[in-house]
Amino acid sequence: MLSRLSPASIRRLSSTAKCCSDKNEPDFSDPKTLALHKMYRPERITPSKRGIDLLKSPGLNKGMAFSLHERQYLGVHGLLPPAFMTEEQQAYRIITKLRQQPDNLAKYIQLDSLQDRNEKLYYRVLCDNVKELMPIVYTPTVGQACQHFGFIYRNPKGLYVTINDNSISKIYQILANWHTEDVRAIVITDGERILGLGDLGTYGIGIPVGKLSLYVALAGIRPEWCLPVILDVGTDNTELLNDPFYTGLRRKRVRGPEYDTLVDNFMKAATKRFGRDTLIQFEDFGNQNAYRLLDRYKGEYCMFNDDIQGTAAVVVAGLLASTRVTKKKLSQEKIVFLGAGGAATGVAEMCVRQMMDEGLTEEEACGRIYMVDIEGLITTSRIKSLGERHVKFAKDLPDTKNLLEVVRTVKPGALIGASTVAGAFTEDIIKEMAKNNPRPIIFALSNPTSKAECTAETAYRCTNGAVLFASGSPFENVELNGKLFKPGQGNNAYIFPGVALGAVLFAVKNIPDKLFLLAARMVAEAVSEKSLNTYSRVYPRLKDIRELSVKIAVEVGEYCYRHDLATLHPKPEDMEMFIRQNLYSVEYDELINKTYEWPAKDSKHGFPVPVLRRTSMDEE
Ligand SMILES: NC(=O)C1=CN([C@@H]2O[C@H](COP(=O)(O)OP(=O)(O)OC[C@H]3O[C@@H](n4cnc5c(N)ncnc54)[C@H](OP(=O)(O)O)[C@@H]3O)[C@@H](O)[C@H]2O)C=CC1
Ligand SMILES: CC(=O)C(=O)O
Ligand SMILES: [Mg+2]
Repeated sequence: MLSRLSPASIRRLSSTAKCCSDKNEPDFSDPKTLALHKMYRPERITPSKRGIDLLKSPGLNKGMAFSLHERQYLGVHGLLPPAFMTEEQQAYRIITKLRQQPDNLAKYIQLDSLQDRNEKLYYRVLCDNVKELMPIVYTPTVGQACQHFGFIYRNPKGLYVTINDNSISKIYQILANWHTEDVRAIVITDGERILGLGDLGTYGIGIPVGKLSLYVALAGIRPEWCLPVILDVGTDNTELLNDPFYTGLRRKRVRGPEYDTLVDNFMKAATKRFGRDTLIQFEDFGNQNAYRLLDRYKGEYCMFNDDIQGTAAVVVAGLLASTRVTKKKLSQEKIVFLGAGGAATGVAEMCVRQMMDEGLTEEEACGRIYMVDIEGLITTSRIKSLGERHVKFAKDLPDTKNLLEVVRTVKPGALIGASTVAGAFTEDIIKEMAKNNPRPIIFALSNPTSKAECTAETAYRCTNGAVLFASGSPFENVELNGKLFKPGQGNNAYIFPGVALGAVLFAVKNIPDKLFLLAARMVAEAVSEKSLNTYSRVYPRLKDIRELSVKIAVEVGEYCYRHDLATLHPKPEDMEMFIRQNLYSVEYDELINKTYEWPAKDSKHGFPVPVLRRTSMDEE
């Protein structure tokens, strides 16, 4: 266990201990105590920063919410306007200003600079307005922000590791330059497939930043534990190579052994620096690397590929919820996928697992799944050119690139798009789906909105409201024949925050595929009857994700303890309470006058809980 902590963490933990009361002080020579302390240390004790440095520290700054006592004690008195504001007032001021912005990109920029200035307030505003602001910090606006990144870049929010840094020691040094030592979750991309927008090189850094904002807002993971990383191996996007504001290396993408060594070196350096249990989420890697890297690392590291596994889980969740309306099991449906990349293949494979759990053989389950890629339907005549993952889905049918023809021949109950081809689900195709099914299932998963295979409005109109529709990016509600439809957002954001919360809190060794299937079932169960029957929405409300994440994290923890994958010991007696006690709070911390009182080791929940106690210096 001790080896999971970096030398820096151990040093810091020991020094934290010294500045605290020595009453009941834990025995840091015991590795388990040390690990528990890592988990339970108080968020902040009196900060080392003062004055203007404090105001420029986003993790500590409260702006005009600093009390008079804090202002005086921390050397910011006179540096701020003399009035005081509560956090609520500040949040109101921010959201009011945001709503006055002329467009979504302007809102993104305003929120981005708030995050640079005052992290708590940023998350407060985001958590209070999840439905309104998720489309800004996440898809679709984050895609637009990545495309314009050269113009809107202000402050670094993550680390850049380039192909020129290709050794463990150089990468370790870069990681050591990051301002926090206790990193527990990394989201990494190489920028090759940013949403459905293609190769955006280092402009893709917006994606790890956005995903990690959702770690905090949707799962309560502490922001100081989160690190966004971009691997810069060049870009094949000639427009970017000619863009005077491009922020990355001006060279074609490196591929092959040199690329693989960089990723290997990163994995080794990151786990050496931050601990073996550091979670590493792979995001928006290109088709030729996504599965390959997942297969290589999933048994060895605490990692997952969100586009493959997170997407698989959220789509299976939507399909399972839909079965409550169609009254058919998933194993009774035929499913056509447009797109056969990481996302579609991940979903197809998880559908097979679910169908097998429902009693089909693998062959029977694969037989119910039809995949269409850029070359058309995956058929037996193409077997020689297919990757091993696709062979099992090849059908003995005539070759065709015509999706309408595929839908006419197969008569699927579900049509799922992860192709990046906007409008590929034409009105004819949607009507054909409605002809064959009383309640057709149509998921247009491609992001951002401009890449969706069809709009919500087209789907409802062409099926006369019968469709069970979901999309990767949000669509407005649709009113048809006096009925209100609320399309669900079939996005991996229902899955990755909860899985990540469980992985970091229980310090898991690796994340088996089965966990994603369990998460899918939990999301499906969380869809209310009202959602399904009144609004035809096959996902829970976005504002329910935070609660869902806690439940998913409990499941992750229970599974990992059962399979000896959790390294936090002893196992907390009350898993849910343990998780809730470790959630990030969007309320400002008191920055002064806290001393640390060590609790009795045999406290009620089987682990020490820090108690923050006021001192005589407190103002009332
Ligand atoms: N809603 C969500 O939660 C998620 C949505 N997505 C979205 O899904 C999309 C795809 O992602 P991902 O699978 O990772 O990307 P990939 O690049 O791995 O796959 C894209 C797939 O689409 C196929 N394709 C491209 N053009 C056509 C066409 N004209 N006709 C048929 N098929 C075509 C490609 O075919 P070929 O293999 O022959 O090149 C490939 O199989 C993106 O827009 C992404 O944003 C991804 C993850 C999560
Ligand atoms: C949602 C997501 O992960 C994607 O579109 O890539
Ligand atoms: Mg993605």
